[in-house]
Amino acid sequence: MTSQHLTEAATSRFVRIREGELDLQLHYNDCGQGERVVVMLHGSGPGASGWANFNRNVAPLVDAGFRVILLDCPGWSKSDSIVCEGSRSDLNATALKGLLDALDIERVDIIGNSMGGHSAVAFALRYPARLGKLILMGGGTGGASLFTPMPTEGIKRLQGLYRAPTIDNLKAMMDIFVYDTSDLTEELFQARLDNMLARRDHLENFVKSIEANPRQFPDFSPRLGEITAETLVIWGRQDRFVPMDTGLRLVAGLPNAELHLFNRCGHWAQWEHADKFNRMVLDFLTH
Ligand SMILES: O=C(O)/C=C/C(=O)/C=C/C=C(\O)C(=O)O
Repeated sequence: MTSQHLTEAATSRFVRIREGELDLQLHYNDCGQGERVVVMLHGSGPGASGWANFNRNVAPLVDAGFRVILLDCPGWSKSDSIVCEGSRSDLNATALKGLLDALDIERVDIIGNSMGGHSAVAFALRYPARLGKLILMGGGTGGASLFTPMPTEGIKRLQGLYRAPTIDNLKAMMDIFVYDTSDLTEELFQARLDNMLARRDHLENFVKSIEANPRQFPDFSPRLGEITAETLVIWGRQDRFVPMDTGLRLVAGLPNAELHLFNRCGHWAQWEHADKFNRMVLDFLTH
């Protein structure tokens, strides 16, 4: 498959996983046929999915010969819904392990966005032999910020949107999601709203989850030194969801990490600065 044939519908797949306490149907997109596999893990916003988060980033990797798998985490998009009362980062890591076993894939590189970054770090700690390189973007660990009161304004708007999924609340969240809002079209808002409203069970279960455990994403700082994978940390300087000093904490703790900070960039570096982001990712993965 070349990138010409990359549509959501053409790459859409389902799989049943039974892993640990999880017995779930998961949805994923399977793109390209390379031997080397890159998994992309999306963020935790309402209506997020692998395809919604990474649609600007798949084609360059497929054209460079990678197989790219976009996992919809449990509780998002077309995957089964779930209430998570413990660590959602670990739950997603377990789901990814189940997916890789079901697809008979031994080792992957992971690109994680926000919650996807937290989940990628959980995967690195639990299944180090299954991981090649790690790219963490706007996420990687929970925990406090030195400079920004928690929850951040972005997370407050995100949780408000889960509780009241209206177009106005969606626009209020997206307004501080990116640095430059001029690229946010009515079409994008509508697609995101449709995704959200298609799965009210996901919205309700997310709210139940944060009521049961407000700290869905644990602080992995004390364990970062155990991760030997080569890691590229990418952050938006104006990220109003997960503040950039989280990125500094990551590079302080991860022994093989480097950091790139995009200026004029919010929480979605892979989308706002897609061309440069894609070049950096390819360079990092191939050298
Ligand atoms: O609370 C956290 O640390 C993580 C928050 C997120 O994962 C937010 C992500 C939002 C998106 O990436 C989205 O596409 O909605």
